[in-house]
Amino acid sequence: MPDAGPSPLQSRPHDAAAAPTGAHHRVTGTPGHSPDGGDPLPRSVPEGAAVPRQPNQALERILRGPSGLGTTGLHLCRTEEALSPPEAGAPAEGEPIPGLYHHPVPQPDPARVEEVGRRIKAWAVDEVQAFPPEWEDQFDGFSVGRYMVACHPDAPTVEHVMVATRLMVAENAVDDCYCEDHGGSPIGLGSRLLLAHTALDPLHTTKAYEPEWLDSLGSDAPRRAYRSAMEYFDRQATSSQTDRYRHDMARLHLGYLAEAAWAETDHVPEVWEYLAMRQFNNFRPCPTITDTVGGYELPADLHARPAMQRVIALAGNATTIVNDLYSYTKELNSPGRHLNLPVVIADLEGVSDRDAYLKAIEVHNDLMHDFETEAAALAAACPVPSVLRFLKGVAVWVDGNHYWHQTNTYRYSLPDFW
Ligand SMILES: CC(C)=CCC/C(C)=C(\C)COP(=O)(O)OP(=O)(O)O
Ligand SMILES: [Mg+2]
Repeated sequence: MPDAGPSPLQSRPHDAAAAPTGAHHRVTGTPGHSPDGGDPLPRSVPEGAAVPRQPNQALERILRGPSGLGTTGLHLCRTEEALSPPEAGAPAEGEPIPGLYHHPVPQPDPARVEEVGRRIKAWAVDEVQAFPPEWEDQFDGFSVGRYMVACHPDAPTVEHVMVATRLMVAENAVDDCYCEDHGGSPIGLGSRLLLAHTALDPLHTTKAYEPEWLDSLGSDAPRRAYRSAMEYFDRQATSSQTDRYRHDMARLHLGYLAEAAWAETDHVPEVWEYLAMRQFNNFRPCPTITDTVGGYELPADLHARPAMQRVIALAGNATTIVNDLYSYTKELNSPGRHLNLPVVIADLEGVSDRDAYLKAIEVHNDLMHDFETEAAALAAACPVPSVLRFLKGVAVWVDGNHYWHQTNTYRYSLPDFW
């Protein structure tokens, strides 16, 4: 398999481009490579922008990565601050939401983006038949290669990025085909999700019933995609990372079910209830595989610590409210009422659509600040290299997720509120 480009992140000779062989490649703890091996980009705060909080020392450490013998590979590019100027008028296409607290990311390596894009299309079409030909434009417009390369700049090989990319496509196939506007419906969703979940968390049953279950895993695109993506993930991950992922996916499915239950009766939850649902119907399963994709492991006992769980939840919530904000117009234009944070705030708090949207930006910004504060505190309290690298990986995922939403003008456009 030719590997594209001269980037230091490119695949090594052993990079497994082909389908898994059955051999288990476990993580080794080897640090990945930095995109540039250097310090974060210089600070750039546009004139007139709100002055950001000063990161404290521990946070700076997360942003820069740990120091000391053997840690140079843990450095990732992360700009420390940039807020778009709210007074600049309506943002142009592809610009960030004015006033949204975020960190710009360096352009993802184009050669790697292209190679991931090529491999993921081959997987989606040839291995799992993830979408019919008429959805090809939407698949391409999703730009999943750009998304995942931006979110995982420390992945040591293209194949490590592919582990995340297949899961991302599979997760979206389930959301689109079971829950949303590609044939989805709240009716019967519980049954569909549970059966699809067995592609991630296998059924252990008697010999008599097993063949029917195995057949079911090939019976629709979401299950084919889940099953295959999980097989690849399992080959790269340790047992506890696989278990972590299954748990996060169960959380996700629980969130889908609450959203569906409200949709069935056209119920608008309280704002805090909406936020609780969105903590589960959430990007969380994506940043929490950052160590597997980076080729190392955050040990299970460190992952399970309450402080780490809080950091992960805050990061997941911030990334998901980013989606609510960037997908606001798409969801307004979709059939039926699609709940997102601005819609719920407008409905429940009796404010204009614009004020509700601006309030949702504030909620997002508070979540981001809390995430960064808690991550800094945890880094200071537990300066173990795998913890520091994981916190940094989650932070970089948050930034890459924002970048993808901001720049995916095929999928998203901003409301006319400025
Ligand atoms: C990739 C992944 C784990 C997704 C799970 C939940 C999900 C689909 C989102 C957080 C995105 O939200 P939404 O369904 O509103 O997506 P779009 O706005 O349609 O892009
Ligand atoms: Mg959305």
